[in-house]
Amino acid sequence: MILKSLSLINYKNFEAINFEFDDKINCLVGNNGVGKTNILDAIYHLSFGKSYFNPITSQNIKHNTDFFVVDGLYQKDNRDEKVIVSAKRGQKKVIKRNGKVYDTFSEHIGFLPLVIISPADRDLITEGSDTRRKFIDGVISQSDQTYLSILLKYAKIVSQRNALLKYFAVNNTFDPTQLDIYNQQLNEYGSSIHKKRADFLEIFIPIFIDRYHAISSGKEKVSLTYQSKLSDTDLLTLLEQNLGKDRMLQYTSVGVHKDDLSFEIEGYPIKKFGSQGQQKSFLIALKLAQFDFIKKQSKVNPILLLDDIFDKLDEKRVEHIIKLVDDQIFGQLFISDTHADRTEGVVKKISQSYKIIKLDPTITTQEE
Ligand SMILES: Nc1ncnc2c1ncn2[C@@H]1O[C@H](COP(=O)(O)OP(=O)(O)OP(=O)(O)O)[C@@H](O)[C@H]1O
Repeated sequence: MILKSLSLINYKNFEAINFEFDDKINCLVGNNGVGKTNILDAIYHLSFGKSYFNPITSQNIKHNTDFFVVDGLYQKDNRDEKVIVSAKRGQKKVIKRNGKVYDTFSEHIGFLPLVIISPADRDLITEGSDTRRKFIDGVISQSDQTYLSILLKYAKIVSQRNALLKYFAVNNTFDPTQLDIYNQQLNEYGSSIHKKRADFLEIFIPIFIDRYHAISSGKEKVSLTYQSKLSDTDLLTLLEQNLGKDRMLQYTSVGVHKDDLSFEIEGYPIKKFGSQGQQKSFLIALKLAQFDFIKKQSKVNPILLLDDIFDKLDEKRVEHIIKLVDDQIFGQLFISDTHADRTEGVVKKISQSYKIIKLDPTITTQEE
């Protein structure tokens, strides 16, 4: 699968701009703030219908304008596929494929497989469990069409159950039969989500460990484990056990919406005990394992976006990654860096074609 061209209208700092891409390696180079990451994010938008960096749609529209359009032309299975994401202030975002509007975004997820490696990934280590749940959910939904809709149904029941708990508390009343309907539904969807996450991690963890050792020079032992109360007890029992607590808190305190992943090095949390380099290797290994997994499941070579590539990797590791393109492990690659020479120095060493796209503030406001 290849992104052949991209055009942006009023997307972040770009007013109107077109890009033609190389089938293999595309290097976006230019000074800080010129819009390199915004271009990668536009490509991310085409795959996921949202920004990787800023979930608030209106903030992705260029200041003082009313709408944005991100338009990509792909070649997939020898067919041209035109995907357009557009948003107008105050209205719902629209995704179209070959002129047809999708009824739901989840139908589109997985159609254009993509993996992004960015400095923002550090949130996976530093932030709360929701960031790590989003990561695994994102990977699974790219290869399992039903997963996202089950997750959405589960989330809806949790919020309905929370509203009921609040109602009971405010009105000083209680009706276990009403709660029981929600418990049954949560149990059904929650068990399915738990199983899909556990099955996914069983395949994913060994790939991750292999990737970590391939990119890090150290021999340290790293681990990634799934933490879910549902691994030991079914959700119905857990909901019953936590009923008193939930009534007091007025929300559902147990379920797959509380699952987490623990990241450890030599048995200790990497957040506290991993060096900067070990943390970066850990994150890259996670993303490369994501790439391997999606490629295997979808049988399509995902697009790989490497944002600010030298932030995470020294030149030797960048070479290691770029070489994977040479070995046909990767398909199309988009790299952003501030230094044209440094990037070109690495990519010209391999036998694949590449394109250096130089950005400067003047081309953000004109047709190329
Ligand atoms: N909604 C918006 N409207 C206009 N400009 C925006 C909007 N959102 C972001 N920008 C601008 O986009 C620019 C940042 O672009 P981006 O993050 O892509 O830069 P970059 O080239 O990747 O920089 P760096 O090398 O520092 O990572 C900033 O100048 C910012 O003000």
